[in-house]
Amino acid sequence: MTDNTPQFEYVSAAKLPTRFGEFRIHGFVEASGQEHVALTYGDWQADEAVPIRIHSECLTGDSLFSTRCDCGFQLERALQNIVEHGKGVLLYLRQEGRGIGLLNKIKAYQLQDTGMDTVEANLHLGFDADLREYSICGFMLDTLNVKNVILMTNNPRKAKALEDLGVNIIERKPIDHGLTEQNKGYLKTKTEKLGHLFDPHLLK
Ligand SMILES: Nc1nc2c(ncn2[C@@H]2O[C@H](COP(=O)(O)OP(=O)(O)OP(=O)(O)O)[C@@H](O)[C@H]2O)c(=O)[nH]1
Ligand SMILES: [Zn+2]
Repeated sequence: MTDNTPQFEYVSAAKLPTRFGEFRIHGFVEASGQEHVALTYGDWQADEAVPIRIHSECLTGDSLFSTRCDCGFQLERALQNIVEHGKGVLLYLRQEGRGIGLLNKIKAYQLQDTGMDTVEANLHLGFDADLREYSICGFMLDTLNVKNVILMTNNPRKAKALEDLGVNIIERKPIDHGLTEQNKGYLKTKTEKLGHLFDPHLLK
């Protein structure tokens, strides 16, 4: 017997007024039950290059104002950029802690408090450095009629994952916003060990 459950499903959309402007929020779900959202702003033609941000959930940075990482700053800047550009998409993926989950991220933070870096902490807990998976992005962008993108990221793995899904990256825009004294070491590790393209001058 074959399983006919769709891998991904588009559920519903609604208005989402924000501090930056009025977006629409679109709900998606994976067959596993994992939920994700997309925020869209403005309109576009199917062949147009649309600015997008793919953002992995970071409860501490995105919602609790943490300065241990740059997530909250990047999220805010991405939404501002989209509004300034007049159109764009945020894919907000619920893969907290680079895919290890919130409570494991707190364990990883505890290990970082004792001297490990962000990669060493993941490995110490028995996880790969980055467990994220982007396959739903192809479905989300297809649903939202986006084929060509201007991708806001410093992470080449995200760009590669999108290309593998058949999305055309017309341009990559760095989003090196949110450097703090507390996250400098974390960003340096991401640059040295995870291949992030963060401007090295900023990390001196
Ligand atoms: N395991 C782990 N995850 C972390 C840590 N600090 C932040 N994160 C997670 O790292 C992820 C960062 O996601 P993004 O901002 O989308 O992506 P990125 O890989 O930094 O790439 P950019 O697009 O350049 O921002 C989020 O899921 C955070 O929860 C940490 O110390 N350990
Ligand atoms: Zn974060």
